[in-house]
This record gives sequence, C-alpha cells and structure tokens, in this order.
Amino acid sequence: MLFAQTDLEGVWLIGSCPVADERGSFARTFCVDEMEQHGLEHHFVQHSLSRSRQRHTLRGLHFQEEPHGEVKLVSCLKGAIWDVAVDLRPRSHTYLRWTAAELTEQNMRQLYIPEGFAHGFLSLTEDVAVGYLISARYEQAASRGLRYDDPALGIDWPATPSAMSDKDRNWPLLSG
Ligand SMILES: Cc1cn([C@H]2C[C@H](O)[C@@H](COP(=O)(O)OP(=O)(O)O[C@H]3O[C@H](C)C(=O)[C@H](O)[C@H]3O)O2)c(=O)[nH]c1=O
Repeated sequence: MLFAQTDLEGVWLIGSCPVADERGSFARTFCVDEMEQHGLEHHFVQHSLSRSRQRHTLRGLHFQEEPHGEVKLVSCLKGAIWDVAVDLRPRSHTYLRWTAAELTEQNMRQLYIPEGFAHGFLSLTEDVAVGYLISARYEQAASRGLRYDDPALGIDWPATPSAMSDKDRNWPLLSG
C-alpha cells in the first residue's frame, strides 16, 4: 500500500500496488501492520456500501457527534467519485478547510478520514458504488451534517449536484 498525507493533517490518501497477470490483478487494500506503521486507526467495526444511480449524486457532508465520532476509510468500488473531507476540529489550524480526491474503480485509491471531519462525495459517473470501513457503531441520533454549498466552506465541487437527499439539501448553514 502507498500512504500520502493530504494538505489536511490526519487525512491520508492510500494507494494500492496491484499485481497484474493475464487474469487481471490482485491488490492489498487494507493491512493492520501498514496502518499501524503510519499511526492510523486499524480497528474497524462496520463496513457500509452505498450505491448512487445518477451521475452527480451528492451524499454528505456528514459527521457523527462525539462520542460517536467515526474514522472512515472510503473507497470507490464502481465508477468514480470526487471525495471531500472537511476539518471540523475547532482548535485545528485548518479548521473548516477542505480537501478532495478523485477515487475511482480504476485508481483504487482510498481516502482515510479521521474523527473530527465531515465527509461527502459527488459521483462522477452513473452507477457508483462506495465502500466504507468505519471505526464506530452507527448512532442515528448522533448524525449531523453541513450544507455542501455552505459559503463558509467554499468547496469547489466539479459539477452541480443532480440528486441528493432532502436531509442533505436542508442542513443548517454554519453562519446560522
Ligand atoms: C450512515 C448510516 C446510515 N444508516 C441508515 C440511515 C438511513 O436510514 C439510511 C441511509 O442513510 P443516509 O441517507 O445517511 O446515507 P448517506 O447519505 O449515504 O450517508 C453516508 O454518506 C456520507 C457521505 C458518509 O460519510 C456516511 O458514511 C453516511 O452518512 O441508512 C445506517 O443504518 N448505518 C449507517 O452507518
């Protein structure tokens, strides 16, 4: 696996090293030892999978309120997404800054998002499948969100969303 820090401390882009042969390829996409060597969480208790039919579907920006914070290891298993993490740690020097990465079925890259961050993505193709390893048990009552187009975040999405949940359309703005 290949580990690269992003411009937000704590958020990592993790690549894989597929071994190709005449059948196709094989790649290691998770390893406790390699995660531990980079000081990353490696105890995950849930794996989730979301499918989005329409191109430019937006999901997010979501986070879980403490003490139900989640570390997420996000991968795009089918199609392509523009994946975003937003720093919500009040004492961080990158508070409210965002970082993004294009995760695709082909590049097999994953985004590691620690607790204290919001996460969201825009699908770049039809029929996208996104998998998440998650470090905490889901607590619906602790679900919180931010508006994808909140001016306080200034996220430069690559396209206008074509579909999103009413919940995501109606999160409160940070300006209140
Ligand atoms: C997140 C989650 C949801 N659910 C239930 C709750 C709803 O009844 C249904 C759909 O949930 P939601 O509309 O929040 O799904 P997404 O909009 O895809 O949200 C996810 O996408 C953003 C980008 C994320 O980072 C989170 O993983 C997650 O919030 O699944 C569960 O049962 N367990 C879970 O862990």
